[in-house]
Amino acid sequence: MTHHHARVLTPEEYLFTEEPYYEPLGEEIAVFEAAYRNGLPVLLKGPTGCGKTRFMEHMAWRLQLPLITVSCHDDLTASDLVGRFLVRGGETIWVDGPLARAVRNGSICYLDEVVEARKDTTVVIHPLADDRRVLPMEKVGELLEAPPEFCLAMSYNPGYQSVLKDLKQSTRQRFVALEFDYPDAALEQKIVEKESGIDSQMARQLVKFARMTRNLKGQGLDEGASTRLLVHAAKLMVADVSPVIACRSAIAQALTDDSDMLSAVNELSASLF
Ligand SMILES: Nc1ncnc2c1ncn2[C@@H]1O[C@H](COP(=O)(O)OP(=O)(O)OP(=O)(O)O)[C@@H](O)[C@H]1O
Repeated sequence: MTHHHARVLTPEEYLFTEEPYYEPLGEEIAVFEAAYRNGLPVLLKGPTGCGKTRFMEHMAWRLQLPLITVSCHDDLTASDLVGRFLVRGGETIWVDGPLARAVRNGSICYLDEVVEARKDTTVVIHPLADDRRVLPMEKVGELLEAPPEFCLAMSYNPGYQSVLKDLKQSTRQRFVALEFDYPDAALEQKIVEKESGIDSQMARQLVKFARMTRNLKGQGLDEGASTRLLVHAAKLMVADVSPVIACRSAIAQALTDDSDMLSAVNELSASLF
């Protein structure tokens, strides 16, 4: 196994003691550090499975800050982030949400897929995401001031945007934006090898396959195979699953339910393996 770091469990806080493996795509590490030193929040833009979460884990390790990840969904309310009163043993107590905890402790709060969250959640982010750096906790009548260590980051997949689910200008214009995409072929091959332990020949073929599926984007596929899916297929292959079956299970079936698209994608992998 090449996994030498723990995965962040929502919304648990995690301090990385070992370096999470991350291959930079460009200047994102330096830009993130500069934004962090200036108290500026960061927006990670890019398709699914291209390394955004891994980048955050790596930055948390670099800055030696605990990371709190919140996977946003359409039921996520402001209270889920800020906190709420709970009754425990007949007593009413206040329990901080993950965002309040991150602000109090000076951690990184990473809001994954933030467009999925309800509109009222973005309202609580705004005062934290500009130079006030405060979290209004209306229910307890408290205004939490963020210490310099606190860092706000969120991710966003521009490919899925629609009129209903798009970041408001007033939100996005508060963030330093970093663009992520699938790495070039040589780098992606290296990542697949490191993450799975597969040999370079097979890794090269997998990357070729991924790039073929990415060309089908918009022609029946919503999205091509991500780096994540290549790593999955490679892990199956290392565990002695045949390449064609590995590609079918880890990649083709993960991409689509459409039977015509499935046979097209399976034909591509059969031509390579
Ligand atoms: N630059 C990279 N360095 C190291 N590993 C990477 C890199 N990019 C992708 N990976 C691999 O791809 C997997 C998926 O990446 P990650 O979980 O960071 O995706 P993501 O962009 O956060 O996706 P989502 O938006 O769906 O959450 C990682 O677990 C890792 O194995």
